[in-house]
Amino acid sequence: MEGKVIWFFGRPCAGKTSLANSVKNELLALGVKTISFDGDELRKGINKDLGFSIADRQENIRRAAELAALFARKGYWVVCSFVTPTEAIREMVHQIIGHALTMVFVSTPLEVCSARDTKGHYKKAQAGELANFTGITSPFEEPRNMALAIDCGTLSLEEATQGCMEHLLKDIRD
Ligand SMILES: Nc1ncnc2c1ncn2[C@@H]1O[C@H](COP(=O)(O)OS(=O)(=O)O)[C@@H](OP(=O)(O)O)[C@H]1O
Ligand SMILES: Nc1ncnc2c1ncn2[C@@H]1O[C@H](COP(=O)(O)OP(=O)(O)O)[C@@H](O)[C@H]1O
Repeated sequence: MEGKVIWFFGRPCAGKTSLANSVKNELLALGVKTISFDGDELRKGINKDLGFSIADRQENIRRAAELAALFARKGYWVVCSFVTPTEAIREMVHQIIGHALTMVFVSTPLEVCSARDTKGHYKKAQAGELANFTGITSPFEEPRNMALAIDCGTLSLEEATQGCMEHLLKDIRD
């Protein structure tokens, strides 16, 4: 049976990794064969030759989407978390993965992400010390026509996970 790809995208510090891990754990608990890929993780190995220009982000996401599609064809549910900053890059993800794809926009606003700043990147970018940082010195395009957007600035991790799971399980029933 063909698997699925659930692709979380949003600004740095939006809560993508936390939500992806939580959804992965729910799926595993339901007995679904699940695997996850995260931007930070892939950039340490398979994508370590890439930086943060738009061209490098596009190549980063192309490789990630091809990997995800491959695993989905082998029956896995693949949970992905990447910034995926532009509509053109998101469209490429659709082209590569096709109907197995569910996109989830983690819509936590810039002010909340910037206040979280877990790695100090926002502070550096705002001080002019970090070029090409998403939302400050590199674009983050708000998506149009999102079926599923989850604000992890106002929802708890448990509420956000619940919202995702309801959507995914409804998808399976329909
Ligand atoms: N310049 C710049 N811009 C954006 N992000 C940066 C940058 N430099 C380092 N980082 C860290 O890299 C993580 C995002 O990597 P991604 O592979 O998800 O990005 S992308 O989809 O290719 O745009 C992102 O991690 P998350 O916070 O988990 O999103 C950042 O911590
Ligand atoms: N729903 C939430 N409510 C409150 N804080 C959250 C929530 N989701 C994530 N966080 C916190 O926000 C920070 C960034 O989360 P993370 O999952 O690393 O985001 P991203 O992968 O988008 O950079 C972490 O400190 C995390 O604990």
